[in-house]
Amino acid sequence: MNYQTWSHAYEQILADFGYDPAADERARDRLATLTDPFDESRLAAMRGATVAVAGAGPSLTSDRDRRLAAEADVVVAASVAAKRLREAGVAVDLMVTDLDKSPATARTLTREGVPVAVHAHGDNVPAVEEWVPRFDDEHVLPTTQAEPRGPVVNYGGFTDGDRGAFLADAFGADTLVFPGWDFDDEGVSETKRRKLVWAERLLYWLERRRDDHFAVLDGRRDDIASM
Ligand SMILES: Nc1ncnc2c1ncn2[C@@H]1O[C@H](COP(=O)(O)OP(=O)(O)OP(=O)(O)O)[C@@H](O)[C@H]1O
Ligand SMILES: Nc1nc2c(c(=O)[nH]1)N=C(CO)CN2
Repeated sequence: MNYQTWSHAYEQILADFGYDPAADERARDRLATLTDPFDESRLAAMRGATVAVAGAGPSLTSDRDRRLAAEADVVVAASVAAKRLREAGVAVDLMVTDLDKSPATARTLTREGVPVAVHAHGDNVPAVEEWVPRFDDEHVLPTTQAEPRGPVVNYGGFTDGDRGAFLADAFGADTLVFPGWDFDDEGVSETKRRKLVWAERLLYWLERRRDDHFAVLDGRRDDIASM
């Protein structure tokens, strides 16, 4: 997805959460000083593949969802989902994170040669400055939700999980499956709940753009505000 298309959603997100776009841009520019361009050919395995985009909801511990991840061609794991899947013996091919949680897992992955899409935004610059220099830069894919610049790219998406889905789409994934997604999880904070509402809305947007069918949205579409 190009930035112009993404900005339609981004402007609504900025308005809803009251984020300052200039702060997102400053974060992007800081991340740019800490990273080099990522070799995108390394994600070629996604083309035509079944990609599991794992969320960190409670259902990720279920046999069904673990299997969904283990049986996919490629596993993209959002934040804590990367840690949980590794602990369960499921290999992760790409971690997507804003370093809010599990930054040590992200560091371990880069040091093992597994790519990590590190997202900079207006509210995580201290984490970016603390952790990115400790990663193996060759395996860091720097991302922003603002306009892309230098090595820092934007495939679309807001929360770690839906950014993983937009990324898989950008790299030509054929089928997307969603283990570990629990939109109605009552164990999350109010802010997280609002972020999950956006994640759902963005997945629905992506589904329609791809003319696809994401089973994770079954029974929910009528109640999702369209964009
Ligand atoms: N019930 C759920 N609780 C948490 N995350 C969920 C849930 N369902 C789906 N997800 C997806 O899993 C991702 C990873 O969640 P996690 O709690 O590890 O990360 P986070 O760092 O708080 O995420 P973010 O910074 O994107 O809000 C979320 O970004 C979201 O896209
Ligand atoms: N400015 C800003 N951007 C974000 C934030 C956030 O807290 N602040 N959280 C995100 C996912 O949790 C993604 N993007």
